[in-house]
Amino acid sequence: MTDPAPQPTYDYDLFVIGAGSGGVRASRIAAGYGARVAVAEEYRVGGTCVIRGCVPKKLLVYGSHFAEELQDAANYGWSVENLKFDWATLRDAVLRDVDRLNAAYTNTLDNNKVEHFLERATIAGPHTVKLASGREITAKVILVATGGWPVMPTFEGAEHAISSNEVFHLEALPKRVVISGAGYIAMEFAGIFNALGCQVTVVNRSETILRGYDASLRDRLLQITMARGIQYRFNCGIERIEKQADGTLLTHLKGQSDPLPADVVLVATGRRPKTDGLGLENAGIVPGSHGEIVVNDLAQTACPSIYAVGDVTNRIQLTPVAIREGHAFADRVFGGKDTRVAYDCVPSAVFSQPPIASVGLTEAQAREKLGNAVKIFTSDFRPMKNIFGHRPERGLYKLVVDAQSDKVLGVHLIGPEAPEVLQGAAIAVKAGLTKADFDATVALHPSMAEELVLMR
Ligand SMILES: Cc1cc2nc3c(=O)[nH]c(=O)nc-3n(C[C@H](O)[C@H](O)[C@H](O)COP(=O)(O)OP(=O)(O)OC[C@H]3O[C@@H](n4cnc5c(N)ncnc54)[C@H](O)[C@@H]3O)c2cc1C
Ligand SMILES: NC(=O)c1ccc[n+]([C@@H]2O[C@H](COP(=O)([O-])OP(=O)(O)OC[C@H]3O[C@@H](n4cnc5c(N)ncnc54)[C@H](O)[C@@H]3O)[C@@H](O)[C@H]2O)c1
Repeated sequence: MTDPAPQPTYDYDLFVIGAGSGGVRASRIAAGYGARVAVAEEYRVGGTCVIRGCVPKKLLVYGSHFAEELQDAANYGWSVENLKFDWATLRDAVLRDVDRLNAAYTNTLDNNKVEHFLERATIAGPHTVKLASGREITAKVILVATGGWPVMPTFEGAEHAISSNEVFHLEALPKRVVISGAGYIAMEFAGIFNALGCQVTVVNRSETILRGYDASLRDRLLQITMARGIQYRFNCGIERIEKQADGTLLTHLKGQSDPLPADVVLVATGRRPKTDGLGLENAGIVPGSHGEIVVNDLAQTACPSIYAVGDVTNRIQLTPVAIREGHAFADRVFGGKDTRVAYDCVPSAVFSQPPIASVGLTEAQAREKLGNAVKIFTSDFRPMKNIFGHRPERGLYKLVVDAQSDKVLGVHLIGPEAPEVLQGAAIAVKAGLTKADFDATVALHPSMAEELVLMR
């Protein structure tokens, strides 16, 4: 009898590159199953969402929203005098909260006995990572969860523009902001700066804002934000940015003779998977055309010992998706469970002012799929809050229903607190409930959410 071949020994069972939403979740769940886990993070534990994404952004949305609340306060009998806004106070409070969360995420790793290296890591081979310090570490499995990075333009003077990475650290509140792009980040920061009293111009290459959302909601947002004073330059792009002697910027637009003066130019034209210089070639992994890591249903790359989750795979760039992918990976590879991520019915929201929230098929998508067998129900209403606040702005709720099965295929909302209203409705769509189920539900009055069950 011959001795069995010796099993290779590795420093860790799992080495995760990137301690963001997906990486932290995968690390702690795998460690919970008894795996020996280490993670490398080149910037700050917590990743984009916590450090320079969802969380600080939402706090700025809250902070800027006080402008509207304080304006309305007089109608409710409050006299609020000597109103002042101080950007530095809000900015620093937000950054302190980011520090708190950074510490909380680091504690989570410690409490789960996940070793962390605060340095950049690259792939040196199918089972080997190399830290910036030069140390090489081996692992049975490597998980790439390096997220994405803002795409920055290359026109003359582009170095004077900032991305969402820098926007949380501005020295002072700009008087005039030019925003390039009309996607999530552009529309959220247009809302924040507009509410804080800045003059905002959105420059977009097409006439479409928030591509992918239901057209009626996009139109409503455009209408409301224009009435609130946000200006749009459509079908054009930035040609160059010229820095003036006084430090301000002149934004020259392609084909337009009137450059836009600005104190800040924010570029928000999408994010690219962060794979540059990652050493994928050392494991035989060829990135996709957008730099993404291509994975199969099990999050496995072309190299069987290397997996990838989250934004680096360029599927749905949302925190809850990255978290689910990280969790499912750990369940499958270290927990013996065949957990899968369902990509249908992923709810999403744009924290514009007013916000948009959506789940399932838009009207256009449903018509493309089902032709005429689609029923649309809408409620175009003026929220009580807006009537009392003398605001003409109207909310719009839309249900997209399969005319044959009566199933609600999509729910699309714009109006105050729309994201809070949507999450519950997303459960109904995911569960395959019908319009009759919505109708059979008694309204909760008075609320905006009751419109969901009152559309006939
Ligand atoms: C301004 C903004 C607002 C957003 N708002 C929302 C929102 O409201 N809701 C929502 O769901 N999503 C939002 N997102 C998207 C969300 O932040 C991402 O989808 C999510 O963070 C992706 O998680 P991830 O784990 O894939 O990557 P990340 O969270 O980006 O984590 C990747 C980590 O890897 C690190 N890293 C990269 N390369 C290396 C390397 N070679 N070595 C070591 N470490 C490395 C990075 O520093 C980072 O910490 C927002 C994004 C932005 C930019
Ligand atoms: N509330 C949220 O959930 C939230 C908030 C912010 C960001 N995010 C995530 O982060 C991702 C990145 O956000 P984003 O706003 O940067 O991207 P986006 O994809 O939402 O929008 C990109 C915008 O830039 C424009 N654009 C793209 N390429 C261009 C080019 N070469 N020149 C000029 N314009 C161009 C597009 O037309 C679009 O208007 C989003 O896709 C989203 O998944 C989510």
